[in-house]
Amino acid sequence: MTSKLRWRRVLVKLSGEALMGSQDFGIDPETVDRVAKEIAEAVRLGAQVGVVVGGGNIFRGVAVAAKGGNRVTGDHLGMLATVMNSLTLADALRRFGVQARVLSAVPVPSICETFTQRGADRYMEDGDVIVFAGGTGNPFFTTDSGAALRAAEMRCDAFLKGTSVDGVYSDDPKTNADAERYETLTPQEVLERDLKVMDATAIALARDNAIPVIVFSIRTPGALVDVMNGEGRYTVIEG
Ligand SMILES: Nc1ncnc2c1ncn2[C@@H]1O[C@H](COP(=O)(O)OP(=O)(O)O)[C@@H](O)[C@H]1O
Ligand SMILES: O=c1ccn([C@@H]2O[C@H](COP(=O)(O)OP(=O)(O)O)[C@@H](O)[C@H]2O)c(=O)[nH]1
Repeated sequence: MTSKLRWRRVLVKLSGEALMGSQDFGIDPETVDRVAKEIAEAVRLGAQVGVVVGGGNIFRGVAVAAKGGNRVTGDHLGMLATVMNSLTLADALRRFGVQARVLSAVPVPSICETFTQRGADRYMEDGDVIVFAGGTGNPFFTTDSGAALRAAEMRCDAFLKGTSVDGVYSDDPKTNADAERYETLTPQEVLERDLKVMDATAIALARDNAIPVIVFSIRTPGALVDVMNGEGRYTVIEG
């Protein structure tokens, strides 16, 4: 059953914080299960799904640099954090009957496969869910940029950014209660207005490859499947 789906092949980006649930750090198993169940439902509806998970619930390179530490080492740790989150999510997906594979941009061959575009494409055609770990594999990048890169490489129809807010606002809604929410924006508007929901590299990559970015709250139960069906609450960045 694929008729209702708005997009067939999608890249779902989950911030590391999305896996924390109500905790201050790390991984909340109940939250991971809920998210995995929603991804499994999207697969049952006929979607081909790639997932990129962040690592901010465990480690961020900039936090190391801010304390005078080595940024590159900090980013290496951040990328390893994304591997931990990816392994956890893939296990949960398997529990919900999905064939999930972790492909890492940072080679850790005794733990998971290393990413290659051709290998990932084959798996996705088979209907497997790919969890892309390790971001871009390079320091000074983010997992949002890694997600935009994978979305382009995998020729995804949309980049679904599941975060803790329900769209893009005129300012950070967590710190400005008067911020106004947008239904649609162009990538140029996001860049010109310096809207900080995603980094500029990620927005520019999605724009240059004509991939729409959908920002929605992964904290809202059922939101992912709603978005896949073109329903629910989200901001579309395209044009
Ligand atoms: N203009 C904006 N619209 C929406 N969210 C924004 C905006 N500016 C900043 N943000 C913040 O960006 C965050 C989303 O980024 P994300 O990468 O998912 O989270 P994090 O980096 O905290 O893991 C939201 O939690 C929100 O607080
Ligand atoms: O291509 C990448 C992706 C991630 N990171 C590191 O991994 C951390 C976690 O990723 P991110 O902050 O994007 O996670 P999220 O905010 O989505 O949880 C970052 O802070 C960086 O230190 C990196 O160095 N290169």
